[in-house]
Amino acid sequence: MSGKIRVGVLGATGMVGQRFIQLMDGHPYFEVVAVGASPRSAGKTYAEAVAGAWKMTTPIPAAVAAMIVATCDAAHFVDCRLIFSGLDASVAGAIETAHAAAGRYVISNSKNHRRDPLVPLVVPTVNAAHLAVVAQQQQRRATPGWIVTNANCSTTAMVVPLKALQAAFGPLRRVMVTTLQAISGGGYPGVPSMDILGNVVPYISGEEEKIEWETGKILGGVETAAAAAGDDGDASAFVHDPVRVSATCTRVPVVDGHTCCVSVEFACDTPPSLAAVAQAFRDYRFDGQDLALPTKPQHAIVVTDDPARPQPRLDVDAGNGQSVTVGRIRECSLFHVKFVALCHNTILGAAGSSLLNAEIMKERGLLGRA
Ligand SMILES: NC(=O)C1=CN([C@@H]2O[C@H](COP(=O)(O)OP(=O)(O)OC[C@H]3O[C@@H](n4cnc5c(N)ncnc54)[C@H](OP(=O)(O)O)[C@@H]3O)[C@@H](O)[C@H]2O)C=CC1
Ligand SMILES: N[C@@H](CC(=O)OP(=O)(O)O)C(=O)O
Repeated sequence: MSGKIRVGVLGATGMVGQRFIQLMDGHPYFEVVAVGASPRSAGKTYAEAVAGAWKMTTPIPAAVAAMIVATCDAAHFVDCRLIFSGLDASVAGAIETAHAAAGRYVISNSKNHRRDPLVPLVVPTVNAAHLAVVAQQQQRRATPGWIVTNANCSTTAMVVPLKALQAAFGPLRRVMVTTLQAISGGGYPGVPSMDILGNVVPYISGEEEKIEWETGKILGGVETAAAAAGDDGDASAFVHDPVRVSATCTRVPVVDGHTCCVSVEFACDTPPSLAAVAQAFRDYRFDGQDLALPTKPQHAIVVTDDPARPQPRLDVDAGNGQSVTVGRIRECSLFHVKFVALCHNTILGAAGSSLLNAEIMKERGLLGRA
């Protein structure tokens, strides 16, 4: 026995699942002991199931390559305490619920449970305090396990700098964002090459609505009164931030890295100077920054002064993919300030957020004993 927490990965063969397998290779807290995917992959070794479709730049870890892929039935994951899910959203909801009901701790990338009033929606470098709500979820739903989700990947790139501004200067009133999203965000094989090469597709189904809604939950607080009142079990544990967000989302011919062009209006009468905004980004420290966590970035936000950056090709791996790079901080003639933010969509935007959330939860005693 390694003494590590035994982990299962659902959707292990997809873009997010592969990133989980890569990031957990040699991880000091977690050991992958089971992998699940669709009936198309079940029964094959992991290496056979991802043959021709492994898109990471490092080899498949040997122990995982030899594992037999299971279907995602909870009965196949009895050895696991923690489940990371990178499941297709068409199936993720019911499967994740079944795993939580079977006593597993589930950390999901999929959209299905993000709006649940008792499920934390957490970007680890923004609102890790929301993770503690899992205790309410267990108690009020009477389930032995729980579900935590991480955010939509473009929301993640935007909300980290927004949190730094909120923390330094108080509430934000309005935000306008245009995204330029990488093809890996659509899973594998994703958008046909005939549609994306030399092109921009100005529509990603459901994406704008997710950014506009998720930002308020992530930047909001935790409702402690509902927990104390012993209410009906479905009252929200979260208080949404009232910031209003308008988003336009596009798909661009980039492999990894979602870029967000963001304009912000503060709620205060006298907005901060551009120098103060840049300093707030540089000084930003998140809840959990002081913990010694294996995949924690040294800086949640990396600020670039180069007027031609951030660029996906140059900046996507900042902080081993767990930082957001912010540049082009300038005045906005309609709102107060505008800037460009970039994050790695399958690391901080997906598997990396799940992993960092799990590391924080382990350090805070929310994963039980190994
Ligand atoms: N890619 C990204 O940047 C981000 C993705 N997400 C979300 O993460 C999730 C995974 O995304 P991604 O990895 O890109 O998607 P992929 O399409 O690359 O992978 C989907 C995974 O789901 C499995 N799957 C599909 N159908 C079933 C089924 N009926 N039963 C069990 N498993 C099934 C697939 O298995 P098989 O290989 O056998 O078909 C595969 O492992 C999605 O919900 C997505 O919205 C969230 C943030 C960012
Ligand atoms: N829709 C995003 C990725 C994604 O799957 O997002 P979500 O997990 O919010 O459905 C993209 O295409 O880049």
